[in-house]
Amino acid sequence: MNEILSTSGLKKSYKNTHALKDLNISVQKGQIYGILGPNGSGKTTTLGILLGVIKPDAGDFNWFENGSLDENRQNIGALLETPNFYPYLNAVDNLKIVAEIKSLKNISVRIQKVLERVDLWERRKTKFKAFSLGMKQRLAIASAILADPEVLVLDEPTNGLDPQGIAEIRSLILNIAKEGKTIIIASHILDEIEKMCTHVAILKDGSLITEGTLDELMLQEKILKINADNPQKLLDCIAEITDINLVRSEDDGILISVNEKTSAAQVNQMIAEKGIYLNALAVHRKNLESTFLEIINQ
Ligand SMILES: Nc1ncnc2c1ncn2[C@@H]1O[C@H](COP(=O)(O)OP(=O)(O)OP(=O)(O)O)[C@@H](O)[C@H]1O
Repeated sequence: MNEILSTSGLKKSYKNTHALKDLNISVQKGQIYGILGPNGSGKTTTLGILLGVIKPDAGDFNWFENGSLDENRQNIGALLETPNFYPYLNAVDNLKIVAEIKSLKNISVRIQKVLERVDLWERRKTKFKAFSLGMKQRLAIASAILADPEVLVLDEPTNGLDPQGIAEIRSLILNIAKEGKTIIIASHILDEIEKMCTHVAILKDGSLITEGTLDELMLQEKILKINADNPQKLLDCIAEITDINLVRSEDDGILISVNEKTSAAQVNQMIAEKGIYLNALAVHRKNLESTFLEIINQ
């Protein structure tokens, strides 16, 4: 079994808002699948539907190639929002309640294992209310993996955390993925998705704009930074060359995009043929942010 999740034509509206319009995605085993989109693009609605909390108006979804959610529930760990643990209970006692709700066996062994996993075993006797936000989030992940699910679904897992907390959650997620688990993670933080995910779906206004591996999304074109003694003349010249697109002007040069197969030497030649000689030309690594901004501005 390789397909962990597929959706087909998922739709959801709230009065006049089309939160989700015809969503089709597919997640394979072992992927860290990022659902990326600006605020209001439909990420939480998508996860809510996949976890059975929100009912879609139309469409279907299929977990583990065997259908409806209920029979698969134990195999999906979820973190949808900052969880409500009991403030006056410690980490172990909070997880005992979760284990009982989920009718799990070998509770003590499981709890020790997950608390060690999220680096909270030393703090197991600390009351939840005394935890930092990062520790609370780690306890939530411990709770989500308590039943040892095949898939972990996370909605904005680093929201509100400081840089150290973000780094801890990121390395925890990457380590869980290394154990062969599949992770689906919604975020509006590009850097987050870029550092963690193997695959990305970009949503805008409830529609899937693009889906693919990080490399596929980032390497469709190459970004170069160029300059000349007269930047204005260079800008005019670029406007005349159809194979070169202007990305933006910066203080120290002009960012252009060209087809991935176009070499820097070819770019130099195209511009020289117009009588302009470059005094700088460097490949500017494209990151997900530039891809994302280009895609959502289309
Ligand atoms: N219960 C609701 N009632 C009315 N409108 C809603 C409701 N839930 C979501 N929406 C609207 O549906 C759209 C998609 O919302 P959703 O929360 O899924 O987006 P999101 O990408 O998760 O955004 P964010 O990053 O802000 O959480 C938004 O326009 C939102 O205002």
